Amino acid sequence: MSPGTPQILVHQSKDELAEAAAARLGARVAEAQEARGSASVVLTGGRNGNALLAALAAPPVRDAIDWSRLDVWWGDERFLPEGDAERNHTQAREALLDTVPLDPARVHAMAPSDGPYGADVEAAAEAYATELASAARLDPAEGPAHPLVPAFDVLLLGVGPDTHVASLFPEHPALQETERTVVGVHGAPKPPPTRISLTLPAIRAAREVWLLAAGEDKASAVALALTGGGELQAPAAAVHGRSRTLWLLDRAAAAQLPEDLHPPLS
Ligand SMILES: O=C1O[C@H](COP(=O)(O)O)[C@@H](O)[C@H](O)[C@H]1O
Repeated sequence: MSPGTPQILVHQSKDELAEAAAARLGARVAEAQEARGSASVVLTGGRNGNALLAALAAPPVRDAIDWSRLDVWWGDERFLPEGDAERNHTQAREALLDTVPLDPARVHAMAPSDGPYGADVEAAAEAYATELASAARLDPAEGPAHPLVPAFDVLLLGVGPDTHVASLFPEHPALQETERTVVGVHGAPKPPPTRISLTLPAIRAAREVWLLAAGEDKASAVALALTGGGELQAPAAAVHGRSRTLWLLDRAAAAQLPEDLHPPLS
């Protein structure tokens, strides 16, 4: 199976999805730490991403991870003031980050709109690109990676009802970026309109990309992305990992998949 070929797992409910994804992520992080000394994970915002983080905060998964050797990055951020309840960073802190012994130097938040770059979202995006580049290490044994992006172990993505991933929305210019690794997003159709997002080339540098979707409002997006939706029309169809692309769904989100794509319940 080529790494870009999506693997699909369907769980009974959104809670089971969150718990299974958290257990899987804990195992993957532990394996990476064992193999390479440390691990890196890219977080997503949104309901399923936050449910996964809350599940990670509970034992036994929480205790299986060496939090001091984990780098945490974000796939996108809503460009709002520090501490705003709608910031993905604020929500991740509440769900998990403030409850585990992470090394603060390894928590790589995107800048808020009242941070060092003020309201200049382009400058904030560029600063994040610089931070990514300074953490990038090319390992020749690993095959093609991106020279300006760390080889993330797992990059998590929620899938919006319109098929957006990170802050890459259908038909939006940010989706067509081929050079930069991080961009400022203007005029997003989902509030807030100003955001920061990893681009497709940065997302595709991850070893594993996991897409999370639960609920019936995601069913048509999931079906479109997995049954030949074009990359511009369906951003979720455009992402893949270098070694694995995994779709983690609940039954409701998988409901419109054709039978041949619908695996037995996990
Ligand atoms: O705004 C965002 O939404 C998406 C999807 O969120 P969901 O609540 O519909 O699952 C999320 O992946 C993204 O990180 C976030 O900024």
